[in-house]
Amino acid sequence: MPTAALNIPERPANGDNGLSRTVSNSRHDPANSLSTSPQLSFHSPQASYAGPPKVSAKQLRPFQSQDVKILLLENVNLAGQEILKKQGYQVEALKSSLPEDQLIEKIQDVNVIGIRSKTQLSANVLKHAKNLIVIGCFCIGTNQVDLQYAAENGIAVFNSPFSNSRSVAELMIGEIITLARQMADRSMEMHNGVWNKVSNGCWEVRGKTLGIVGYGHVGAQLSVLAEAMGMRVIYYDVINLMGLGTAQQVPNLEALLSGADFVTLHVPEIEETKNMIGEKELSQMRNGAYLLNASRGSVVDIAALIAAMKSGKIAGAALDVYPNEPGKNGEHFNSQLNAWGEELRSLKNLILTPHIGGSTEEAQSAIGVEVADALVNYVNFGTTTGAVNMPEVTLRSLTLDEPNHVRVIYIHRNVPGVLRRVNEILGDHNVDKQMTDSRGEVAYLMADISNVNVSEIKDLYQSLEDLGSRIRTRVLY
Ligand SMILES: NC(=O)C1=CN([C@@H]2O[C@H](COP(=O)(O)OP(=O)(O)OC[C@H]3O[C@@H](n4cnc5c(N)ncnc54)[C@H](O)[C@@H]3O)[C@@H](O)[C@H]2O)C=CC1
Ligand SMILES: O=C(O)CCC(=O)C(=O)O
Repeated sequence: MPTAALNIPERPANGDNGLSRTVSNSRHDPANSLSTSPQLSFHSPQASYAGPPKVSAKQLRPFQSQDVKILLLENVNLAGQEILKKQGYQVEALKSSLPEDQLIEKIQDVNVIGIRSKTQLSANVLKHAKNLIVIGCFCIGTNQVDLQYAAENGIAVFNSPFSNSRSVAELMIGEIITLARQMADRSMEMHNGVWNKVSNGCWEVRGKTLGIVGYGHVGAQLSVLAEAMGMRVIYYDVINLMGLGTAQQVPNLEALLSGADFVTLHVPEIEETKNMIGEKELSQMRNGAYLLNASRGSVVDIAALIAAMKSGKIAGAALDVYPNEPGKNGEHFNSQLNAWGEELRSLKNLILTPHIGGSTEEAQSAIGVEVADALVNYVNFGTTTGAVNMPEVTLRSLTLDEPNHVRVIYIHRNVPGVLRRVNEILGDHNVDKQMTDSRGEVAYLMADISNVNVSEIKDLYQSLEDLGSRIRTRVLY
């Protein structure tokens, strides 16, 4: 498919390639949506966006849908893959992430890429992605993508903001008890044939204080579960948030560290959270306290944690995330990957998990559906609702009764005078509806215009492309 096929209209002159008139129903079956049985597929509660337009909506496509090339990395869930395949897109799904050189090679060809937390979509990678219009992060974190570069180059980014939050919170609960009872060590000893019945340094969690750093989707879920087990909950967050149940916000990190028996980290990876827990912060924690990190590897200075555990200051820790993580299953987690790898592995009462906080059947299928739906909505209709790096813009769907309508999407630099110039171009037609919004340097305009002949579409597209402010133009019909 030529580069511009997602932008330049290529349908036959009679406008009837069969694709633009069919309405695909890619939504999952709502009949199963409330099941909690592990035997049945689980679907998360409705996300805030509406999902693909329903039956009366006209399917907008300026391209043969089988020409849309999608690369999915890191074992994206089958539920998501199916939604994309049902659209007729060409989907290549790989189980692992790719090293940078292979990623650069592959990304040149694709219109859509789906990743999880491992794949790094840096500016250096994205500058090779000449055909890419949208990125789907099939996870919560979007720190692995250069969001600014993507926006400035007209590439929308979507994620799933909360579909795995519960899974992370449940893992934390399991780990809190496991640490308090030194269960991982006892289990390891038994696997090695050693009977070691001890109560020394083993505790109930009832009445202990859990300190949550970052009281967002994960932190708040965890708060409720911890209180149900009789724990007292305090939390620290950069914004003022109402505590659930009887949880109490504390004014600063030090107050949290000195007031908690268990400290658990649920902040995003940003500049301010880099090495947020280092030597100083560990020394502020209670003697014999526990540390859990399922946020990002960069949040904890692991060398400092090793020292604090060796000294006995920290009685146990659980780590799910690391500064450098292997690219695929079966790869080694050793000192070649992270300098302290072997030393870390030798510590007692330390739970090490391979970034599985969100890895449950329920979470992965819900994320698969949610992100795939957002990608379909963006590719076919230009809807940016839920995008993390673009203004959120949507228009009601065109209907089958509106045959000569086209939808114009114009992503442009947010500078004065653009709307006037765009509307001079669109003004030769009837602008039925229009919405525009900006986010920083980038603005997104969507307009539905009527009485457009197929033969005029190319000129319309070209006139918008010729404007100096243009980042990307798409015309859907
Ligand atoms: N281990 C895993 O598999 C998973 C890891 N995660 C990680 O967990 C992180 C948190 O997830 P959510 O709770 O869904 O995010 P969220 O965005 O709902 O909550 C994050 C909270 O951290 C707060 N925060 C930001 N900077 C802070 C700072 N410097 N100090 C204190 N609080 C700060 C925010 O105000 C917000 O309330 C994600 O960004 C992701 O990196 C998320 C899901 C799965
Ligand atoms: O499951 C994954 O690949 C990533 C989970 C995660 O860290 C996230 O959702 O941010």
